[in-house]
Amino acid sequence: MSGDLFGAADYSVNLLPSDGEVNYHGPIFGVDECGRLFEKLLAEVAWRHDEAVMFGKRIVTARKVAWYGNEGFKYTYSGTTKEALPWSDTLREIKAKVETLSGAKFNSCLLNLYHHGEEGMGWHSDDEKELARDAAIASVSLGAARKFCFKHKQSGERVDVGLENGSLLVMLGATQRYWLHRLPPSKRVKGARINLTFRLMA
Ligand SMILES: O=C(O)CCC(=O)C(=O)O
Ligand SMILES: [Fe+2]
Repeated sequence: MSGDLFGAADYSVNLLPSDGEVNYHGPIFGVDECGRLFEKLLAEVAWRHDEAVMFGKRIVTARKVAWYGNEGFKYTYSGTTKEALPWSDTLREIKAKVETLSGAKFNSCLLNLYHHGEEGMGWHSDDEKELARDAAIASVSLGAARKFCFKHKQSGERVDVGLENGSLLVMLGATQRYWLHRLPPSKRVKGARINLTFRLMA
């Protein structure tokens, strides 16, 4: 549970049975607010196609990404290095709300733009060496609702959750060490989705 006795209603439950904690808070922004934030981010963010090295080959993803942070943090994953851009007012506003609700502090944010349901993200955990060990990662979703999946690295146990427009999901503690996650592609989802993952660089 997060939130305080006298604050706005905010409930969350741990979705994982063991070896970590994933709290789904549901929508934290109203529908109109979601539309406003989606349009602002779509227009303002420095979206770029992502590059990754897979099996020794450089590939360019259909999904677009952007990386923001407190300082010019360098972040290396999948064989490419990115330097953080300074926060915009829109990102600061979202970050402040996420910090209040999660009770955690963040110094960087990776944004993903999925143009439609057929763009997704494969199994991975966010355990790069630049990230503070076991720090919270807060994921905000805007736009089309999508399914999000967890899989335990040893047992293969699966947990799925639907990520609604305007929702907040927080991954805590040992989650990245024991669980993989992915955003599966879906032919049924036609709309675009923006995802923001707030992180703490060590
Ligand atoms: O789009 C999502 O919900 C997941 C993004 C993700 O896992 C990541 O950026 O590491
Ligand atoms: Fe991730």
